[in-house]
Amino acid sequence: MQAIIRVENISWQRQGRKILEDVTWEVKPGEQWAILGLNGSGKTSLLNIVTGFQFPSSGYTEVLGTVFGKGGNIPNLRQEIGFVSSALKRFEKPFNSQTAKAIVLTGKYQSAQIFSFHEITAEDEARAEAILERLGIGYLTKQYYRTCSQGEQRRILIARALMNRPRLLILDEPCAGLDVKAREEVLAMIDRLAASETQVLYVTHYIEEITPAITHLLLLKDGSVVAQGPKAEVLTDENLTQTYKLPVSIREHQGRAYLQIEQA
Ligand SMILES: Nc1ncnc2c1ncn2[C@@H]1O[C@H](COP(=O)(O)OP(=O)(O)OP(=O)(O)O)[C@@H](O)[C@H]1O
Repeated sequence: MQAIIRVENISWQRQGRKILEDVTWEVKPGEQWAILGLNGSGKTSLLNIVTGFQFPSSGYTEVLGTVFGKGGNIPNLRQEIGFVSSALKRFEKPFNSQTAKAIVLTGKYQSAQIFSFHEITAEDEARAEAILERLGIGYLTKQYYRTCSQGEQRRILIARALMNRPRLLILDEPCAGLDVKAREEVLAMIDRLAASETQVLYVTHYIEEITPAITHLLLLKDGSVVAQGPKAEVLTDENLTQTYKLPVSIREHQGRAYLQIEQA
């Protein structure tokens, strides 16, 4: 079976510093992964490699059947990946003056807006509306982005990332900066997507954001893998203490894990 992501022994160095060191990791179809690590642990660097924005100094990378550096077409691959990250902040200004539906439509071309040379069919319009409905934000269809709450804006960006029927949806800290209620609304949406047919890769600092539909975890520390595999095996006090460089223990409540800081 073709892997969704396969990286073997990848390392990435910058200015003599190892940012990623000997990372080997495989995501199989149907596995829902989260990557967890502190600031600077290498999460975004790994995503940049997986999406072809950065080439590793060494190692093998294969994503959705595209082998990097072997004539694999990376722009085509990117069309198959939905991406929500802080990089979308650069689109905030043009997004502000568009409705939720118009923003979802921009997902077709992964652009900031629809230009005259873009083709938008009646089917695309219906699809954009259907995605918003399916995600429970149909009420925002005609609402301007700037008037939406931050939680609603994040959910619109996730809807946009689904426009192209991606084979992989990457969510890089999609809850950053949200209050507790907005975060829970975004997480509930992601959990429903991950529990359905959508292949999700979720990146975060916080174990509290690992919802029941996430099945596998990759823990990173200083560019190296602390542990990886099925959630139940990886989510241990010892692994998290290493990952967070702090003595911690895990509490579980209704299928979610919560972090407790222990006295050193
Ligand atoms: N282009 C670059 N040149 C030099 N150093 C870099 C570059 N990109 C990232 N780094 C360094 O690599 C380390 C890992 O950064 P990265 O952004 O991957 O971490 P992260 O886990 O995503 O952090 P955060 O949670 O804060 O987003 C950091 O120390 C960062 O300074």
